Amino acid sequence: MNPSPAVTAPVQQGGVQDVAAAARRVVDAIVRAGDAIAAQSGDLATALHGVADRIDLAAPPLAERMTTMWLPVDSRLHNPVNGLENPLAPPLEITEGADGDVAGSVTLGLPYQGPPGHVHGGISALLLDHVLGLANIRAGNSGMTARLALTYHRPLPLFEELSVTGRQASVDGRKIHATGTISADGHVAVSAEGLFVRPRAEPGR
Ligand SMILES: CCCCC/C=C\C/C=C\C/C=C\C/C=C\CCCC(=O)SCCNC(=O)CCNC(=O)[C@H](O)C(C)(C)COP(=O)(O)OP(=O)(O)OC[C@H]1O[C@@H](n2cnc3c(N)ncnc32)[C@H](O)[C@@H]1OP(=O)(O)O
Repeated sequence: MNPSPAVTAPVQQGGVQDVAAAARRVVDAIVRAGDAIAAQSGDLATALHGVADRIDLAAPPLAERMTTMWLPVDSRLHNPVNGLENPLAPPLEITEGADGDVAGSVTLGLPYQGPPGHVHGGISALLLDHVLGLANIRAGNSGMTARLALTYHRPLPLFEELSVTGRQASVDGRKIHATGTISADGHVAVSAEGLFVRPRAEPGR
């Protein structure tokens, strides 16, 4: 039987997800404004440090957080790709296909820019690594990324909805192969082939 663990977390309003969304908005606004905020930079930096100080005061010790964030295993909330509680996550919106495949949708703005008007290649790698990893989790056989080969077929545009797909291709003992794509406007812009290896011992143990 396919265990197909859920790889998405519920959207919550009024909680940490709202704070993360506001932080993403700040990052986007800073990159968009550029030099236009130079004259207010002192005030703005002080205000933002004030917010960070307030959050830091509430935070538990790092070691405690490092433990509790994995109990129960719920990286669905804090991972840097679709984790709604992580401001670094774009966030990618994941859909779990009935066949075990994973699809994602995201529109990226200026903070993710590489070539003018287009997505930084490392961000494509981030999205694909994650979605291939999720497809493996869904398929019930997952591992650490050992090799990720990307082919950049065409530049990936900012400000347009992107579709990310991932599927497990084959399993050979501890070695797991998965493939995926990122498309814009129905055209594949980036494709990936990944080798994932189930470690002999769980990482961190
Ligand atoms: C459990 C349910 C949880 C449910 C959770 C639900 C939702 C979760 C939601 C979100 C989850 C969030 C994240 C998950 C999604 C994505 C995760 C992203 C993945 C990563 O971001 S992960 C970080 C980057 N990743 C690393 O940090 C790996 C560093 N690395 C190592 O830790 C080791 O390197 C390792 C373990 C890879 C292998 O170590 P090892 O000792 O086990 O392997 P060993 O040497 O025994 O090799 C065995 C066979 O693999 C072949 N092989 C090995 N490596 C190869 C290579 N590079 N190229 C070609 N072949 C290779 C050998 O050639 C041999 O092949 P053969 O058997 O044929 O000889």
